[in-house]
Amino acid sequence: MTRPIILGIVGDSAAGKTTLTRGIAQVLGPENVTIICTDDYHRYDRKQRAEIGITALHPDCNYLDIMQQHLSQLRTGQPILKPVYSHKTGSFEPPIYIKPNKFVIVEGLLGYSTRGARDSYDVKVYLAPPEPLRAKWKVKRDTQKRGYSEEQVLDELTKREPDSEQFIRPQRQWSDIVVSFYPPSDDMDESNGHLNVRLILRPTIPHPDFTQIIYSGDGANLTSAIRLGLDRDMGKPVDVLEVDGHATLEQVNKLEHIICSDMPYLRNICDRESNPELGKVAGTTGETLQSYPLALTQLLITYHMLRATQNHQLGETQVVEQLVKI
Ligand SMILES: Nc1ncnc2c1ncn2[C@@H]1O[C@H](COP(=O)(O)OP(=O)(O)OP(=O)(O)O)[C@@H](O)[C@H]1O
Ligand SMILES: O=C(CO)[C@H](O)[C@H](O)COP(=O)(O)O
Repeated sequence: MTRPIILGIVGDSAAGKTTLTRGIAQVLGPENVTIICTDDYHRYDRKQRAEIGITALHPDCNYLDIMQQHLSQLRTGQPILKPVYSHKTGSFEPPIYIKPNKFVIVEGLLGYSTRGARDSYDVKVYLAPPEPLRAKWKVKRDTQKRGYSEEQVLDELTKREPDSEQFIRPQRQWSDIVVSFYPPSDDMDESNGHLNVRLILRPTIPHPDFTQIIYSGDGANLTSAIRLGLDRDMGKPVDVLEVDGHATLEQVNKLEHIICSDMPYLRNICDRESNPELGKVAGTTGETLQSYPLALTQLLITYHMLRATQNHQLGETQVVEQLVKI
């Protein structure tokens, strides 16, 4: 029996989880995707958190056991009755019935904090923008969308820092891909369309073979707008792929070709003329974001979702073949 393929997107508040989730859902086809935001599993509403003096980042502030139960149910294709937390009002609303589609994207603060939850994902992504950029994004989003003043957001960020350090950032170690959008060093005051991306690729899942870009004759790898290298992340060896916001269409096309060539469904998506939406996505404050680094990130993650689908289907076929033999 087929089951949904589950993608995790974890990171601190305003790290860009919802924005990336929307972009990937667009590529996979919104009708094929169920999106779960784990903020809905908060144990206390905004007023209660303030009274108790606990932040939303603390595991005790969330029903992680129920979140984990729901993840297991979704993984086997079963429906869930999901709680609903409204960021508009800071309180809970009636739960909703959710039946998973072909793909499920689970995005939130503490998605990898328990072993059981981690075991539920097929692909795990962690978002890690530089802290000053995240703070800037959080101030803008929370003042425009969640009814906070700038002062309140900055105060909240300070209060949350110990929990960010203790509970959120360590989850990076469990991810297959760490995504960091960052402003070019000579332009800290970034303009949204021109952020670079640094993709840390762990060998926990097989990535497309990007080594060909080093030998593609684009000039020295270090000075190119697209760079591939080896590094360590949290003590473990990783590949690092960096794409600058000012990379040309020709340079980006080469990378996209590597990602798309062995995935038939992706080939149609990679064709920019028939898919002008690639790399374009609505941020949570209503602005339209479009960038090649974002497009590549969306494509790479989609590639892994489709690969996981293929692997799962192959596994199912093998099980059926074994049963037929018996
Ligand atoms: N790749 C990006 N490029 C430019 N701006 C971005 C990007 N990702 C996010 N942002 C900006 O950051 C804001 C916050 O992002 P988003 O709402 O996606 O974060 P989040 O991780 O889902 O936050 P939370 O967990 O608090 O709900 C967006 O409204 C957008 O303005
Ligand atoms: O860290 C967050 C993730 O979105 C939020 O601040 C948390 O979910 C609480 O929401 P709100 O601030 O709207 O009460």
